[in-house]
Amino acid sequence: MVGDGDRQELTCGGNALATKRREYDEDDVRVRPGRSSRPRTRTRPSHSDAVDGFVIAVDRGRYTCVLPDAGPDDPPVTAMRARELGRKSVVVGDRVALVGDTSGAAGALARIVRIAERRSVLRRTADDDESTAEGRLERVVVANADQLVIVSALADPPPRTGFIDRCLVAAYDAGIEPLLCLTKADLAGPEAVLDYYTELELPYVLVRPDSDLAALRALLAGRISVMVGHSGVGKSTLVNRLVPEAFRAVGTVSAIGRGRHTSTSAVALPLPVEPGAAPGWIVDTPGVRSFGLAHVSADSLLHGFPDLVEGTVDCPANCPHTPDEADCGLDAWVAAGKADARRLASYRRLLASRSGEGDTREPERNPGDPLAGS
Ligand SMILES: Nc1nc2c(ncn2[C@@H]2O[C@H](COP(=O)(O)OP(=O)(O)OP(=O)(O)O)[C@@H](O)[C@H]2O)c(=O)[nH]1
Ligand SMILES: [Zn+2]
Repeated sequence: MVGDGDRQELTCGGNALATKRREYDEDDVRVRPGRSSRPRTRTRPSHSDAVDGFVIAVDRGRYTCVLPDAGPDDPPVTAMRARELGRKSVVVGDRVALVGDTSGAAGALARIVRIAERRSVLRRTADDDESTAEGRLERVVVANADQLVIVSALADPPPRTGFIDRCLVAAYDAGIEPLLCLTKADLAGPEAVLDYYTELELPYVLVRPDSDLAALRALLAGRISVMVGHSGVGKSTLVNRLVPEAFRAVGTVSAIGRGRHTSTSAVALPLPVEPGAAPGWIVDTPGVRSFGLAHVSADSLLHGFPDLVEGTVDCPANCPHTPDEADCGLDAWVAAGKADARRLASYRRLLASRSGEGDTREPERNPGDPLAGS
């Protein structure tokens, strides 16, 4: 209990403090060293001289950044994190403030002192990562991406809608737009894949060896696009066609060129700027085999399946939407022809994989995919 005496003392103390502060100001005017100068040295430098940078690669605590006006021939800036960043991670796509030596000269090292607020965050749970003690670690793959380009071949290897569905969930969860990029259209038609996604109005482009890529370039212009795809789908072929050699050097030399393919989860490559168009970036993800979704809730997972969302309105509260939940509304929704049974099966497969029942390293084929097996 605080008595009147105590309260008086408190008020008294407050007044004393206020008086002291006023004296402080006068001290400042008289520039008296000692006590009054101490708070100033504790004040963090505001880094008003900092320059903007865009993180294009991350490797062993070194961040490769480009400055806004840099041309393809300008060397990138290598930076480290400043201590004041604390535990905040810096990832490819981050817009940062740089101080120190931002010349890009050999051996020069700048410091990242601020990270701008992220427009979007693409995450994955690294549940396929045996190198971590935790086994499952949520990782930010890319910051500030606008678009997830899901690269899938129409044949050789056959399309895997399970993988595409997983990517769609990751995109919706990150709040970025998906774009389906169907390669090897010279080998097979897109009908089966497009039929599976009829309800989604999913934007897509078809790519053949002789395509001029104009439609794809238009969709990439002025945006940060992350490319994901299984091995062999033609992702490297596509990136090489979109990004000329000279533009590729920057990120590749700093990150991939050191022969550490698997440890590098992402690298941003600049797209050539068409006359009158805004610049854009492709983020290649050589080390990302799939998107572990353990960090995504069952409800968020459903947002990757907009054709199923309405089917859950009659579900009991906290319905897990699993096949053994007798009252789940999704079975009736599909039985009534409102959605494709393959979509529900795919959703439930992803639900199961989240709780560790699935193996993300297995090719994620859904029944109905070519060569899907039984
Ligand atoms: N028929 C056909 N073949 C293609 C096309 N695009 C790429 N390929 C071939 O498919 C094979 C795999 O292409 P890559 O670009 O290496 O595939 P990737 O997805 O980068 O695979 P990784 O390098 O293993 O990640 C190569 O032999 C390419 O020449 C295409 O549009 N049509
Ligand atoms: Zn349900």
